[in-house]
Amino acid sequence: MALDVTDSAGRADQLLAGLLLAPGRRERITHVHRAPARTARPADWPAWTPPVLVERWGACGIDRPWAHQVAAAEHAHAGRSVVLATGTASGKSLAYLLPALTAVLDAADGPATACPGVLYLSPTKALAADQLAGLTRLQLGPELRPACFDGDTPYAERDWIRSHANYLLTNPDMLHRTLLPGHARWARFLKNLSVVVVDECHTYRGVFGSHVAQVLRRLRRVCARYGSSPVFVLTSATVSDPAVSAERLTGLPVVEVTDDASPRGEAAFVLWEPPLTDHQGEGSAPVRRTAIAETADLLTDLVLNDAQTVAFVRSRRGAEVVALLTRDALAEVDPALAGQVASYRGGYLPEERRALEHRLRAGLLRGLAATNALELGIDVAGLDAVVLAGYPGTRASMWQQAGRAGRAGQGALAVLVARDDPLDTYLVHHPDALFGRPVEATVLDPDNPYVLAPHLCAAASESPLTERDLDLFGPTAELLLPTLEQRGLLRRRPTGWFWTRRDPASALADIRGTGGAQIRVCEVDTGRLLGTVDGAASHTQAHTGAVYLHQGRQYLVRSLDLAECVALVEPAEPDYSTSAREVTDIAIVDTVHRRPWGEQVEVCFGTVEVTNQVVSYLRKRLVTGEVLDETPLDLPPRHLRTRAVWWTVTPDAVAEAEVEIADLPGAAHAAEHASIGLMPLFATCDRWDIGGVSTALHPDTMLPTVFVYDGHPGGAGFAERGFAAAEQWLRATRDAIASCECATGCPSCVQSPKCGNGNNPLDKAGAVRLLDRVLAEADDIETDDIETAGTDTAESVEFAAAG
Ligand SMILES: Nc1ncnc2c1ncn2[C@@H]1O[C@H](COP(=O)(O)OP(=O)(O)OP(=O)(O)O)[C@@H](O)[C@H]1O
Repeated sequence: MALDVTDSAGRADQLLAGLLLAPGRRERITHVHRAPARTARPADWPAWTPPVLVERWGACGIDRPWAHQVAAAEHAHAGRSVVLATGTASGKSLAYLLPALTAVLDAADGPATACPGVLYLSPTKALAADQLAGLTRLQLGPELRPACFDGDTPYAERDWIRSHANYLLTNPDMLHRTLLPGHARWARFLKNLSVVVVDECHTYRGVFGSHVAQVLRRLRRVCARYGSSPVFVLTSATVSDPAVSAERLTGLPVVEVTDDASPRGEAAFVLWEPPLTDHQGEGSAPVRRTAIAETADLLTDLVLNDAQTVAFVRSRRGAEVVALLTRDALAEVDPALAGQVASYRGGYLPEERRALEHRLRAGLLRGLAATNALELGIDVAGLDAVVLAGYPGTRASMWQQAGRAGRAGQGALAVLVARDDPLDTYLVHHPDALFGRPVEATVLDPDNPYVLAPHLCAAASESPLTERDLDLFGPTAELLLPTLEQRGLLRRRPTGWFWTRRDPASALADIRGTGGAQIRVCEVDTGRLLGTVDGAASHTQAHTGAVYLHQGRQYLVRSLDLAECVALVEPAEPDYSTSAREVTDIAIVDTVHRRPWGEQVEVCFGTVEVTNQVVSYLRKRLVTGEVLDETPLDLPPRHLRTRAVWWTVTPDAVAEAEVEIADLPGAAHAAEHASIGLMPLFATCDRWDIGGVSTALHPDTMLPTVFVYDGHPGGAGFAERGFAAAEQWLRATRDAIASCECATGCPSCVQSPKCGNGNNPLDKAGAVRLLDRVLAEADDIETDDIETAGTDTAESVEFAAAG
């Protein structure tokens, strides 16, 4: 594309011009989106603001609040729960600190036992630590007693926190596992709880969000027991329908504030497509240069250009590799700079992460390759540029990551580097799908019986459940209670439902849905613990033969022992990466909704039983992506009862689409892969959160069928969104396949990185014709046309301790 950036003097354009100096770079840009600068709209401090706060914030350079900060603070001060949905770095912290600290300081002269308390919830420990540092800087004296309470808090400090803290910074996990089950020990704090801050509330989505919604209901119930009724303040830079989402999350009426009055520097957001290479992938398909290699090049150039840059990489492994390649490249030019580049991801020890955050803030690190563990709200000032190695899965996440650059009103550059997959390819060629559109709806289903059942047990163990509590937990609660009684988990007595066991009920709910026990990753010779991997992820990431990376060092997994929950690794220097392959079977348990599209096509939504097995892994050259070989694995199958969307098509329609019977498996398979790739455009999910199966004849439908299912027990709401937006979703799928420049299918359109059948068979042209036929009589779903057929799954719920 024609691009003239040289005559503009802005910082973003200077950096972009620097990137374009290398040959062949200009052609890789598919679009530049520009966000103009915005001037600030300040307001007066509310009359009720304690003078000490005005003075302390003034000392930090904040002379007047911005209008949106005052609007949100006034709502909270008046007792109305509020969600503040304004851009990254728009000062959302001050908006909740103002009413929260006012409540604490106003009561400072009263009795210590009645001092109002603030509960601050953040999805990550790092964000809570960042907030605590900000509170401490305000130096408000002994009236404010803030404390972080998370898994890293030493036991010796916990007693002090319970007895004295009046500003508790914690996370939903601690609330669920420690604070609520042990509420009697926290009675002082809960009785006086006046403000609950739910920071970065858009992160509470899918299964995790549904669990958090129930944890918040349990919190409200316990508070009511102690006589308190806290106001909720929620924040997010990237949530659509803020009030609706916040109401679903808290179960309370919530007002929204969305008019952003903070200043912003000019920003450029560049879409970037790596070139095709001469290498051949599976089935001799062309291979694009990897987003990892391309990102490492951009990070190198930006660091050389004196731009402090964070590269966001989707996988932990990818973050390590980008840091490694960047350091190598810088070492050739300026060895001192190589030492100023690092990687950051979950799974590092807390002290390692804190040290990296500190070096980044202090400007000692010039380049960082990070996973989204760094994404949320950590106040990193002065970032000049952000590179996104692959679309992070949602527009919400994309804006969060891009928003790390250009804080405090500077100009900034963001570059999205497309990975070799259908969604990324579609997006860099359809900028309208990214810019000028609201972020996607937060998918949340607190009524999912798999989610609700363990929280009902937990609530009963916190205080017996009564009829009056049922409203709080929603209509599914009443349906579930008889099942929980039958299973012997709850017992009904005249005064309510009681938890019957001695073990903690909260252990029934794995709120992060991490899929079972953590696997410890240990060095074989020294026994040193390097980190941990989730149980469910261990089959794909820590199988025997996998390449595992930690702090830039590579290891090979020598063995994975699922019974002992340990993977033994040894240091190694392979020049390849590994990717696991899995095969999947699916059976329909219950069809909840059916939607015919004419006579020949039907789209359905319901409950399915999925059997998944990792069967092999591929070795791929690190930088080129070339496939070296495939090695079989012997891992047990995993079973999952979940929700799926599926479509069927009759043999007549297949014939009308001019797809031969012999080509049907390849056409359906290609359509399935691409539709999984495109689903994140419609539901807030990641392609790894969902899976698919396609078959030319499914035993339950007796028709050619393509399924896409939620990869979480009980479902996560993604398949349901796919069903609701089926026409747009399948149309985008069809367009993504048709517009890919390859001849017969490649990773940018119909190949899938985790296909257990080696991406075979795949028929790209057949998929387009099949989808054209499927869509021929499609129309937008009207609720009235949806036939609700099945029963819900309340009776079939199974979870951890129920079996
Ligand atoms: N009214 C104001 N005037 C000037 N600076 C302000 C004002 N309010 C906040 N700031 C500054 O703006 C920066 C960003 O604030 P903060 O981190 O609270 O933003 P945020 O909206 O919470 O960001 P994120 O979306 O990353 O969580 C901070 O350095 C803060 O000191």
